Amino acid sequence: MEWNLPADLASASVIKSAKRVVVKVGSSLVTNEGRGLDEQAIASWATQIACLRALGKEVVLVSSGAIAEGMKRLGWSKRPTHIDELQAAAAVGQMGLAQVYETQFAKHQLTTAQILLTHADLADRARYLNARSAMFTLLRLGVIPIINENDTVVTDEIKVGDNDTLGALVANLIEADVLVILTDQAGLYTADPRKHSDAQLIQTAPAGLLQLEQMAGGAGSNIGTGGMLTKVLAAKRAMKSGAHTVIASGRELNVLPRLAEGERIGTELKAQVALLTARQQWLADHLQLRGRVVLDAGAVRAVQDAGKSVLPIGVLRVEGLFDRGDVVACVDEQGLEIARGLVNYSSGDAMRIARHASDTFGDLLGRDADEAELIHRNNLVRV
Ligand SMILES: Nc1ncnc2c1ncn2[C@@H]1O[C@H](COP(=O)(O)OP(=O)(O)O)[C@@H](O)[C@H]1O
Ligand SMILES: N[C@@H](CCC(=O)OP(=O)(O)O)C(=O)O
Repeated sequence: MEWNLPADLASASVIKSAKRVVVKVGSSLVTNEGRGLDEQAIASWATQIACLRALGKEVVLVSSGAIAEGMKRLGWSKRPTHIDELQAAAAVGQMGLAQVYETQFAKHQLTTAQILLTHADLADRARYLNARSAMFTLLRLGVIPIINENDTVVTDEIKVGDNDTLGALVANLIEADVLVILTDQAGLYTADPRKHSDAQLIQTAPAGLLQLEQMAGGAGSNIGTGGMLTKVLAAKRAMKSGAHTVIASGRELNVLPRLAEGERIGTELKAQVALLTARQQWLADHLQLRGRVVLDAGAVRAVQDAGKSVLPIGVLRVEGLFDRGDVVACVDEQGLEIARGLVNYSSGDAMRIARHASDTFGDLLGRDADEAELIHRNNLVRV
């Protein structure tokens, strides 16, 4: 693919001025392409992160590798397909990850904390706020939080699925300035360099540019999950809270301190200004929704163009089972999601009041109904 955007390389890397950084390292790096935990590499990242701390930056590490390391420890050469075996491998491998990180960071007098998150932890507002305050407390105490998905308790339907996405969710959660994704390539290329020897490295681009998604392919090895596409999408997600993303090689010597000194390494995907408030970001970061409401054309215009609330009168259909306070998608008649938000009514009540004006809600529901809106505009985010 052609790449014509000029690289603006005169300015310092976005990490130089960053106060809070999320660093994500991928499975193939951590586990030496599946051969077993690469203690030397992990030791080097611990030294580099200690360096960032010494420069006054707060660092959260998102580390993959539990499944790959678990497979190694269990003597499995092929990634299992059964979910219970993947869960078992993750449980075995996570022990190794925690052990090696703790040992390596201790050499720099840094205390580590293990946080295993699930999508449900981030989707529930109270648990989300708990995770956020626990993480802020750990950072205040000078601890390095090390995060992974809690693969042992998640199934296909409810998992985040890849740690690039998890890294972006964490960046949004703690309002990080930069998400650094360390991988086995020098950055994002115009095509998968494993398949196209003439692919060019992209040095800088605006995060969220559609063209980037077209360049990014899947994982090139059978160790990693997601490949470049999940990284590009993670940058798009992180930009919603104003975080920039850097994709660089974890094998590049002293990559983190050099970036922190301002050197431009790898691919920098720049966020513009923060696009969403913290609450809207939490809504936007829901990966699974409890239901959908289908809006008529007038309601679509009111929500999309004027940022208005969703009123039951504009709802054509209610799909799924949800309770008051759940997050649902608002779709147009073609099924395209235009917004999502927290509902004031359960799916049963919403079905009863759909297509009706608010002064009839009392009669329809057989009780006083306080809210005229199905979703108030303050609890709504356009997507
Ligand atoms: N446009 C691209 N630029 C760079 N790498 C790409 C691209 N498209 C696909 N890839 C593949 O993505 C892989 C990195 O993703 P992945 O294997 O999931 O790593 P990680 O374990 O670090 O998340 C690379 O090894 C490469 O083969
Ligand atoms: N949670 C999984 C990580 C899955 C994943 O995203 O891997 P990768 O693409 O290598 O970062 C594990 O620890 O094995």
